[in-house]
Parts: sequence; structure tokens; C-alpha cells
Amino acid sequence: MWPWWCHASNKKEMSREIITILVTVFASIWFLCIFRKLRKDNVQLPPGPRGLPIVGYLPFLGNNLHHEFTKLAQIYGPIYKLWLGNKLCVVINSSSLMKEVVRDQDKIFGNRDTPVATLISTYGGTDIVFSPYGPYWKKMRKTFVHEILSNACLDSCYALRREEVQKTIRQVYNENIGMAIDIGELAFLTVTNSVMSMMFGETIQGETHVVGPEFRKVIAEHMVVLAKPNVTDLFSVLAWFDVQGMERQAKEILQSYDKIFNSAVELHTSSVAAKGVGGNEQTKGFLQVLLELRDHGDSDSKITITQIKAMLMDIMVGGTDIIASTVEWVMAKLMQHPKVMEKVHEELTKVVGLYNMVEELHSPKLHTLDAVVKETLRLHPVVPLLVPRCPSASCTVGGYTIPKGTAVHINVGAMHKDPNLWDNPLEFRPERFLNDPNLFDYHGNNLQYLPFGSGRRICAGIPLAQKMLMHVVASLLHCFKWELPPGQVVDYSDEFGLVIKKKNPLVAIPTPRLSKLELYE
Ligand code: HEM
Repeated sequence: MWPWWCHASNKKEMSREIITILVTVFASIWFLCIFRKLRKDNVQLPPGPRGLPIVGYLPFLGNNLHHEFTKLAQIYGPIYKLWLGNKLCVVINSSSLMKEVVRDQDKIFGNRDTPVATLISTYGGTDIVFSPYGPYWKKMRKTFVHEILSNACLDSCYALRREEVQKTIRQVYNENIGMAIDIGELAFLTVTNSVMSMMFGETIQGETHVVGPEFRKVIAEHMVVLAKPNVTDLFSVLAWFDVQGMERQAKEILQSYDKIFNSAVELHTSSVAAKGVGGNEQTKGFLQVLLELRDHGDSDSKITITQIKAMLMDIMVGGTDIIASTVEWVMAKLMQHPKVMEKVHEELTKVVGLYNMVEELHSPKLHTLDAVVKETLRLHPVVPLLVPRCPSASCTVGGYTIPKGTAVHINVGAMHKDPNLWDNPLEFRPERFLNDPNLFDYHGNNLQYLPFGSGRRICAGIPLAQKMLMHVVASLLHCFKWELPPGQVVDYSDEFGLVIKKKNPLVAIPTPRLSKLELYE
């Protein structure tokens, strides 16, 4: 049940609740007006559960939105609607209807449905994920893809992420052999440190320990704010009131990010001033690349400091928890399927060799591991409802009207388990990705498999995500054998949030696997 219906514990909260009640009365009148208007206009909305007056289906949803949406799909079919407060939500569950949204009408569905706290915490929605479709978004995305995720930039930062993966391997070897460790936490630290290292580059490396722990705390708080439902978004007349205090929280988070980014910019500027731009031979981080565009870019590529910070924030949010959770799911799947684990180990021995460490250049040859990662993302897509879209004009999907401004959830999680598309959909069978390796990739072309979304708003970070995911998983598996602690079984319960995580962390015991122990040093 939703936390904001809880009783008030002090005067301030009581007055908030009185305001809420008053405003809810206005909201219900407003809701009835909309409802009448839709009827009068003869708009045919998709079917869906009725819910209660005023609050709609809100009290019945529970916390695990992705499971609830999939259950409702079994009752109401490939497209259905729900009223959450006076917000109309539509859930799309089939591949053919997803095509209508992300391909046939991709431009109309190019906007996001952005909650108010999200808008505040992302520099007013000026980042890539939440900015509306248009010239501003195009420029931000182009800068990100061409400047940050270009092969040249990613190759030049390889040494930085490689160093972080090796640090993890060293740490596990020196401190954790024979001991149970939390794989999700290990992956999160590795990935966050790699991303921070690439972001700030060698110029301020060594100083990142100053911002490291603080950064991790802010990201964790931000994830909560991005995922938590806010009553203000569901009753538009509440827009003036911060009933749950989430807008205040979002402002605080933004201030924390800003403090960290400002100190990184200062460190960078003083380091460049000390060494001189020409004399600086060190690897450039993303921040330096972007600051150079701010200072020396032409009218097309010039970028403001706020845009830089918003972009860095997307990299932190997109590049840390999502990759770390995927690593944990992959490891969980392998722990439960020892025969597949054996095949992956055989492949690593053959391609990499027990006298070598894994390098990113090995990834294209690790076909079995690639299939394991793909199959894991089919069964456990970490962003199963994608990032909600919002049509910029009223349109038709599956013969039903989707009014302008509706929040549209694309239920990739349900589609990935559709028995009409997949044989034995609930079984873990990586070989389905091995038969024809070109049939499924991460680029959203095959509308049967969309872990990174599809269309214009597809994940912008795929090249980096793919590199890091394969390198981290392959390194953990190549360097160690992993076993569950005695008596433990892998459990697959999950928790809804911006990223779907394992509810109970995967804990496993490593033993060394390499033939040359110096490699661990
Ligand atoms: C396993 C890793 C990842 C997964 C599964 C993933 C998944 C997704 C999904 C499902 C979306 C929404 C797509 C849609 O609405 O169609 C998205 C958007 C996005 N992702 Fe990722 N992501 C990952 C890693 C990353 C990384 C590493 C970065 C950045 C370095 C990143 C940056 C972004 C950005 C900027 C967007 C917004 C794109 C836009 O709106 O134009 N992601 N991601």
C-alpha cells in the first residue's frame, strides 16, 4: 500500500493532509470532467480494470509494478489502461503493438512522462533521458554518442576501466578467498569506480577518493527518488503542494550532485592550469572532453556547464546500478546452472587462457558468455518497463485512442516471456541466442527482444554498457570459481525500482582459477 496514506504524526503533516483532502475533492471534480469529455468525444480507450473513484487503480497496484502489470496483461490483453489518480496510464504488452509505438509512431512517442521530482533532480529535465524530443535532445544525444561514446574516446579510456576491474580481482584474491561475498556490491563498486575514473580521467585521478563515497550515497538516494511514486504526479491539482516532500528531497540531491561536479571541475581546471593544456599527456576523462567543447566548441558543438553536469548525471545513473544489477543476475543464473558455467569456463580457458587476464578485445570471441548475458537480460531485463513514453499528440494504438499526455509503459518484461514468441519462455536456455547470433542484438531491431528499448529513445549507452558488462562478468568468471555457501540456493525474487534488483543479494565464495598467481598481484 502507498506510504503517503499513513497517519499524520505532527501538525505540519496534519495541515498537509487537510490540504490533500481538499485538493482531492477538486481533483475528483476535474477527473469527472475529463471522463465526461472523453465519453462525449467518443474516444475509445483501451480496456482495463475499473479501480475506485478518485484514486483509480492506485490502491491495488502494490509495490512490484512490473509483476502487477504483467498479471493484468493476462486478464486485459496486449494493451490496457489504468487510472492512477487522475493520471491515465496505458501498458503495452505485445511485440506487434510495441512496433506501433517505437517504430510506426516513434516520433509521436518520442517524449518521456517525467515525474516532477525527476524533473527537478535532473537539472530541470535538461539531461538526455528526460529532455523532450526535439532539437535540444538531439544535440545532447549527438554530443554524448559522438564525443563520449565514440570508439576513440572509449578506447582511450580503456586503461582506466581495466585498472578498476584489476583492482577488484586483486582485492578478492587478497581479502576474500574462501569467504562469502556479496556479488552485487562487488559489481557496484567495480562499475562505479570504473565510471568515475572514466568521467574524471587521469587529471584528477587520485582525488576521486574524495568524491567516491559521497557520490555512491547520492546515486543511491537519487535512484529512490527516481523510482518512488509521488502523489503530486497523479493528481495534477496537487502540483503546487509537495505533499510527500519529494521535491525538497530532489532539490537536495541535485545540490549534492552539483557540489561534487563543481569540485571536480575546479580540480580539473587547477590541474590543467598547473600542467598547461599542451603539456597534459594524460588520458582525458569525459569531463575534460566536455569542458573542451564548452571552451573551444563551434556554434554546433558548444555546450554549457549545466548541460555537461546533466550529461554526467545520466552516465552515473545509467552506468552504475544498471550494469551492476545485470552482472549480479548473470552470476545468479550461472550459479544455478553449473553445466552452463562449465561451458563458459571452457570458453574462457580456450579464448583467454589460464596464463592471461581477460581483455575487452576477447569479448567478441566469447560467444557462449554473450548468449548467457542475452538470455539473462531476456528473463531479467533490469529496466522491464523501459523509461515511460508520453505521446505529444493523441494517436491510435491497437485500434484504441491514446490521448496526448498519457503515460505509456512498454512492458518488455512480459513480451520477453511471451510463449507465442519464445519456446519454453521461462527456461534459462542461452543456446537460443547461439543458433543465429545476428538474430538478436541490443539495438532494438528485432522487436521480440528489447532489453535496451528501441526507436529514437533507445538506450544511448549501449556501446559502453556492452563493453563493461562483458569485461566485468568475464573477469570475475575467468579469475575465480564461484560456489554458493553450503546449504544456500539461488533465489530469484526481485524488487521494483528504477532498476530491478535481486531482493536478496547473491552471495558466493571464490577460489582462484588462474595458473599464474602473479596475475592476481
Ligand atoms: C546493462 C546496461 C543498461 C541497460 C539494460 C540500459 C537500458 C536502458 C533502457 C531500457 C532505456 C530506455 C530506452 C527506451 O525508452 O526505449 C535506457 C535509456 C538510456 N540509457 Fe541505458 N541502459 C544501460 C546502460 C547505460 C549506460 C552505461 C549509459 C551511459 C553511459 C546509459 C545511458 C542511457 C541514456 C542516456 C538513456 C536515455 C536515452 C534517450 O532518452 O534518448 N545506459 N537505457
